[in-house]
Amino acid sequence: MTTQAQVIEGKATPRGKYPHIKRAGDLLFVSGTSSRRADNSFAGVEVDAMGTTRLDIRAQTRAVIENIRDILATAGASLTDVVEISTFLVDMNDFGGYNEVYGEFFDYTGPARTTVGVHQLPHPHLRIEIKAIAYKPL
Ligand SMILES: N/C(=C\C=C\C(=O)O)C(=O)O
Repeated sequence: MTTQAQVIEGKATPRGKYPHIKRAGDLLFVSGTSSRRADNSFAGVEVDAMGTTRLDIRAQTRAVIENIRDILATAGASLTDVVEISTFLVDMNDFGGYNEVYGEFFDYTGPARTTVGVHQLPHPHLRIEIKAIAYKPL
């Protein structure tokens, strides 16, 4: 079986020793992905001069899915190849906004999905992280 791991230039550098994406045979595994940009800023985060923080689940969800789309593209795959999605939310009150944006990208023919609430994600500004598995034979 072919395995190949890739850290992608131009995407947010992994904050641990893992690749953005790993191929195992016909499957592509995308590591847990956030709305973090290559410059380590976050989509869906605004902090004003007073330090007041506004975290936007819709903007974060869109950025996460677009990041996954970009990561898959480096392996010649697209969102239509995704067969499973696992989503981690820090607050289930975000479920509605997340679901709304999710539905812009996927429908009932899309990937199997599991959404769970977690205590924390790897940065206090993150509301959502998603990992994905795609089926893309070589
Ligand atoms: N996948 C992980 C973190 C992702 C963080 C990010 O994309 O900002 C991990 O630590 O396993």
